[in-house]
Amino acid sequence: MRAAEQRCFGAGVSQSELMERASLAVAREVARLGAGQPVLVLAGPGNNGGDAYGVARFLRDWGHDVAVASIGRPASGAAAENAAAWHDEVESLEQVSPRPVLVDGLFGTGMSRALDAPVAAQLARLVAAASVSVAIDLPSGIETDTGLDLGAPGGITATVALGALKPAHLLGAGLSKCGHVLLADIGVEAATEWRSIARPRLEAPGPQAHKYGRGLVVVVAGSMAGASRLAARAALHGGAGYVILAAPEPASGAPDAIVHRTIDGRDALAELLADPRIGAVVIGPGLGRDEAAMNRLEVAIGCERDLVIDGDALSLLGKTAAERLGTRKASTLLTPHSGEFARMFEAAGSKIEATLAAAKSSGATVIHKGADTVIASAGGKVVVASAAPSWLSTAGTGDVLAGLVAARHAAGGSADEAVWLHSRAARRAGPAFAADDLIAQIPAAMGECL
Ligand SMILES: NC(=O)C1=CN([C@@H]2O[C@H](COP(=O)(O)OP(=O)(O)OC[C@H]3O[C@@H](n4cnc5c(N)ncnc54)[C@H](O)[C@@H]3O)[C@@H](O)[C@H]2O)[C@@H](O)CC1
Ligand SMILES: Nc1ncnc2c1ncn2[C@@H]1O[C@H](COP(=O)(O)OP(=O)(O)O)[C@@H](O)[C@H]1O
Ligand SMILES: [K+]
Repeated sequence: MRAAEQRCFGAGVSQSELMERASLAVAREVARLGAGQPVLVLAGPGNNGGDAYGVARFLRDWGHDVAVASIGRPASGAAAENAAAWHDEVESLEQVSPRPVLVDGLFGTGMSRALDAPVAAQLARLVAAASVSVAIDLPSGIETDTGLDLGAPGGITATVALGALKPAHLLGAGLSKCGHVLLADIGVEAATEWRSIARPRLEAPGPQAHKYGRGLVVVVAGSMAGASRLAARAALHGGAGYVILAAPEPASGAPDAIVHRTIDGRDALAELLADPRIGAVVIGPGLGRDEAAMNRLEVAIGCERDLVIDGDALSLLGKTAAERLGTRKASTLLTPHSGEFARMFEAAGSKIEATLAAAKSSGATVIHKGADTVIASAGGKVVVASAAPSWLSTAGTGDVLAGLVAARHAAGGSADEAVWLHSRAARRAGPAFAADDLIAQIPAAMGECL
């Protein structure tokens, strides 16, 4: 955003013009959401405060009842001009009384340390007492690049992101503390390869489609049969044309469409995985962590097929992941939750930066799961899938994702598609679903993308 802002200045737009656009965009939303009730605008010492004085001015000019309270007055630049242009009273933050509509313009992207405790407490009180609260750019107390909570209040109704979403609108505590995120176009073009997820477009199979062309997925099972069955069933309902469940012991189980193969030993698995028709192999769900599991993982890593690595297989790889996967010629997709991620990679910086670094070091596409799932490719592409239903926090939903990732990949699609479908299926499944119910919703979620 800072670079984009500089380009904007370079093109002849002044700082005060940009701030005026920001103030106007926020004031419009406050007028809309506040519906004529008395407004309290909180203004901080930087440009976020500068925006806030502008918001107060617009609202007052439009006839609203507006009070302003501040901590520290902006010292220079457009923010100071906006503060000077507010001729009415400015109360102190400590002493101001709550009003039904609150505008938080204390701190935005300049948050560099935790809010002082009395400031955080008073802000929380004012937000709690208001019926509508709108944050300018970010709630005060959320770190822009990480979404880390530096003392932000809960219960903000809406956040007006200025110019572009920042990572904190999608990651970490920012996810719940921003409330509804509204994006305001202020004429700043932020050039970035980072995207938030969108509904994918899928194609129904064409008239020439056949089962192998639709995608052949092999799921390598281990000691916990249920997990690999979930992955296999998810692959089938995620659009794969053919699904083989390769298990160490003779197995069966619904649906009958899954082809069961008994694989006992390295050679048998290597032979199965030599089939060039295979579009993706899944290993990890229910694999176990014993010697037999390690043997299977080694065969899978050594094969020339595209590979989805999940669960136990990620833990078996641990810190050797980057080194062992870096030499693979076929594609690798990793689906760690944050615990598995920490076992494999350094978790430095924001979730986006850490995931991107992991993808670059391993050459894999890394799908770093959670309420804020980050998908990064070795080539530098980042997609953030935010606000998945929290009912997903139940055993087996990760196995379902692994199967879905394999199915979409084998069909020539992307990991983004799989993550979107997973989240959408969860939304359709409603509250307190089991992983099995999630699978049942995948076809309908796909139907929304046709
Ligand atoms: N990037 C853009 O394109 C635009 C940005 N604008 C606004 O500018 C904001 C960023 O402004 P600034 O960079 O001035 O930053 P802020 O206004 O967020 O913060 C200002 C100051 O607060 C201090 N500070 C940080 N954490 C603190 C803490 N915990 N306690 C006390 N003081 C603390 C900092 O040292 C900094 O000087 C954006 O969020 C947005 O609201 C808009 O005015 C217009 C366009
Ligand atoms: N609180 C949450 N909110 C949204 N999604 C979640 C939450 N907790 C977990 N998930 C999602 O649920 C899935 C859980 O995967 P994982 O932890 O591997 O489970 P398992 O190994 O039991 O299958 C992931 O897709 C993850 O993103
Ligand atoms: K703010």
